[in-house]
Amino acid sequence: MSIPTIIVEQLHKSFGHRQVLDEVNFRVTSGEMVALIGPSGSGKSTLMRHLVGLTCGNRGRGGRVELMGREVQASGRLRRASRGERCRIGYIFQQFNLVGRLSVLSNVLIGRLGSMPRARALLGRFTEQERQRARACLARVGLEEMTNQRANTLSGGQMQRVAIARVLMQDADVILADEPIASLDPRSAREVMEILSRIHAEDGRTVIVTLHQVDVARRYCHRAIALKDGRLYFDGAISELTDARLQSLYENAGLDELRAGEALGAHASPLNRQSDTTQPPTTPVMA
Ligand SMILES: Nc1ncnc2c1ncn2[C@@H]1O[C@H](COP(=O)(O)OP(=O)(O)OP(=O)(O)O)[C@@H](O)[C@H]1O
Repeated sequence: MSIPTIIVEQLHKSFGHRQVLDEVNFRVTSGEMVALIGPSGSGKSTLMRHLVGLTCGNRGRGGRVELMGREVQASGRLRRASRGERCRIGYIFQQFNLVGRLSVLSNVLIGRLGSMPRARALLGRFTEQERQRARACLARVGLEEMTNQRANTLSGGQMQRVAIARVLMQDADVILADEPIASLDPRSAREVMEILSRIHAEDGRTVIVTLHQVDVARRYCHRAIALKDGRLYFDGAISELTDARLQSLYENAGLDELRAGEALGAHASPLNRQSDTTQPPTTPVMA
């Protein structure tokens, strides 16, 4: 039986009078790669922030989020996570969140801070073994030649690859990538998606990635969760996401949002690549 890595139940969130998440329910199984899609303002980033406990759902609505067996929040109250628990979740931001004045290698080593002894972490003393591992993580994202370069001299695509190496260094079981390609040119975007897809396939890590480009979601993810006006509009195998459903999902959005992914160009589809850890759902849920 597949064990859910992420459980979201009855999640509601309002900012003032504006309801941003409305009764959101879904489960993600260990080793899935899921695209979180939906028009701008539909609540994708807000939902991602709830998964890691950066934002809390409304009180008194009974909403609940569980990650790898640990309750992150329930009924609008956050549960405090231990350092070890926090390390198991890696977050990738649209704007990379690197320390610009530090070297590429130091930025990757930061991924280790949460799981090393506190005294050593405070002093930033890394062992040779940890440095070697950081270099190996950089090699996986194709940046082994850039270890000593300052992070603020990198291109956007390279910065995002360093951010992925940092998550690898952290050894996170679950990777939440919030619009990781939104600021990148098509080539860099393709490289970043290829790397995320490879990490998912080779390591069996669970990946949730928010995307504006439906074509990219189709190419790299087996399952899509779509939000529309804060409600779960679709949850199912990406092959079930027909053009008619997409049109209805994006009915008030610009065509650009739908078509932007085409700019990434055609190449071998990871949708055809079978990962034995991936179990897309068979029955889509439609709102
Ligand atoms: N801290 C906040 N305070 C008030 N409103 C907020 C806050 N965070 C998000 N919102 C609002 O919640 C709605 C959903 O925002 P969110 O960023 O989750 O959408 P999104 O689907 O990720 O959009 P985009 O694709 O454009 O990033 C928006 O209307 C946004 O203005």
